[in-house]
Amino acid sequence: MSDAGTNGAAVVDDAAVASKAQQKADDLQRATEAGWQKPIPFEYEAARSDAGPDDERDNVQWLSDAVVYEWIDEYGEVGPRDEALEQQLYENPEIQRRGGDVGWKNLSFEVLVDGNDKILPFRSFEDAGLHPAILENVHRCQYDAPTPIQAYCIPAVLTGHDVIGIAQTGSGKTAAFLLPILSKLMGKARMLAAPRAIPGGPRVRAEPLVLVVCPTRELACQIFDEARRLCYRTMLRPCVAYGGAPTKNQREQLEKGCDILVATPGRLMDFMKNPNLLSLARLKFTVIDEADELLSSGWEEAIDSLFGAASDTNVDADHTYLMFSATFSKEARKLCRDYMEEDYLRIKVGRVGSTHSNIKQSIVYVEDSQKNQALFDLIFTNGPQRTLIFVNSKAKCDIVDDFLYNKGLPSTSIHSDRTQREREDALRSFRIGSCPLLVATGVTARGLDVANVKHIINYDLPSTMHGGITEYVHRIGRTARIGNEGKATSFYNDRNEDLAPKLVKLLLEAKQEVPDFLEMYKPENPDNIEWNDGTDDESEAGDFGGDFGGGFGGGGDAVDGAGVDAGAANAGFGGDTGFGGDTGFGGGDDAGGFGGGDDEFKPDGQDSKVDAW
Ligand SMILES: Nc1ncnc2c1ncn2[C@@H]1O[C@H](COP(=O)(O)OP(=O)(O)OP(=O)(O)O)[C@@H](O)[C@H]1O
Repeated sequence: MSDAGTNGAAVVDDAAVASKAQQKADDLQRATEAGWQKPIPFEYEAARSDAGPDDERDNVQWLSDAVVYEWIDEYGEVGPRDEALEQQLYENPEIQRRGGDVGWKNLSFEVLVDGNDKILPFRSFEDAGLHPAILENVHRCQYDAPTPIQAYCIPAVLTGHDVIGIAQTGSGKTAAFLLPILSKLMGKARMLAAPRAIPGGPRVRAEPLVLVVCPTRELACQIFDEARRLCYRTMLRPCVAYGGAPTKNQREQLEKGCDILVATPGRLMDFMKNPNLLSLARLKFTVIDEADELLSSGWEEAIDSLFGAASDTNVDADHTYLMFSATFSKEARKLCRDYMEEDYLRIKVGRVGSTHSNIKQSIVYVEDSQKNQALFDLIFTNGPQRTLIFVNSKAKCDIVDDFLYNKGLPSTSIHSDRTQREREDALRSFRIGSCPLLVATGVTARGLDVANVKHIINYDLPSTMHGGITEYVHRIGRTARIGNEGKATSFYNDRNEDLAPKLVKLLLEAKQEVPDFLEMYKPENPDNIEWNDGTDDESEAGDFGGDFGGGFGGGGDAVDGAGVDAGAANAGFGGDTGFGGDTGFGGGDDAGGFGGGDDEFKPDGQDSKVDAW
């Protein structure tokens, strides 16, 4: 190559670099003028080098190190206030799980309770029979009124029932199980719990009374945060164990004593292998959150061994099992049958009418090659707001994050190939708003509860091979939580045809607009949609059936007044959908189960009722 040629190329290169730099500066200015804060470069190297070898103590603050109320024996039943901790637990935007006036009371819900015993729901936390210290913590969280799942689940657990709780995303299921459990343990914990470590004294073995298992690390931390808030000023000490973070930090927490252990299955199994560290022999309550996901994603064996003969888990009759999800699959049903007492209660909350429209769903046609531009335009049209963008692969997650970042927008991203430090940092930036745009894969985002997520964008719609409509429901459920409003926009093209029929049904059911390009998928009679909910085809149960049953309730009208008896079940849930008197949960045999159709086993005297909320 001649000198002239080399110089010519250099000139062209320089010009290209200059033009790129100018474009970047223009983009940044445009974003700033539109009100977005400056993007913050993420220190990936620093984040990586922070994480030391797995079994060494890491001085970086991990979510598992979050401070809990430190109890000493002299305190009696309720400890003194700690104002600094109160600030952290109830005012810190990183926790931000704030209730407030969520407007549940103005919404109509169908609630179905299935089981041998009647449950009287309560309408205010003051009437729930909660221990005063726990009630005070409810007030500190600013939970003014119970959500429907809480109204039914709390009395059910307080009266000693095993419970399967099914309620839509963002409906307060965590507090629905934590509140009655903690309340029941108050006063008894001293007698039931293992001896505590004395500050500076020898370490103890963790012997929790409560175990909460959930599928993702982020969810485990969220539940742990809720437990920290609800255990404030009590002797009940929560801990969390999850993969990706150094075991040493988590072990040290356990060795201080643990009453409530929130864990992901992998790390839990690791810790269970060390009987000097952890014993489940004192367990009184086991909660499986997001039960269907946990069981459909290869953890069945782990769960089996957790409760099987190999473990020292307390299997006496005084052990209460609670299972929760917004969706329920065949595998989850099997687990229920294996572990639950015969008199378990199944509590299912469906949503009617206006609740659906809390999420404004739009589907727009965008070819793959146009998606970046469409995303950029959409983000600008909507202006600065907390937005969660879903893609279908980890590589795409990085690419879209880079694209937004290079366009001067404050974005970050999360997926399962990131280190746990990176995941925690990304989520923290999203929560506190320094990076209000989060690009995520579906897996990492299940159960995420971040306040004020205004917009969900499905850059990629989930394929039917990977979660399908179930995943769609969970994704859009990250907005409009606990009675708030939100928006979901999905990019659709011919590659998503497999999802189209169910998507259209869902849109119709939720009274959302069906775009012209999806008209052909409309069912013949849109006013009387038939939901193939797995009633007669169990293979479907984890997909749309689970969703519809869990997320959106049946197709009937709301029933006014409480305590409608078994025969009325169809009024709310429809014989073919969800949990009507003719369908529903199978108590005993393999053919039964949720949506068990004709094979349903229904014990004599079973009482089903559908209440309007
Ligand atoms: N009674 C209440 N009043 C107001 N806010 C509440 C109440 N109960 C819970 N919340 C808040 O509602 C939010 C959603 O609760 P939670 O995460 O438990 O929902 P979820 O049903 O488990 O959702 P998902 O199925 O998506 O995991 C949390 O921020 C929580 O603090």
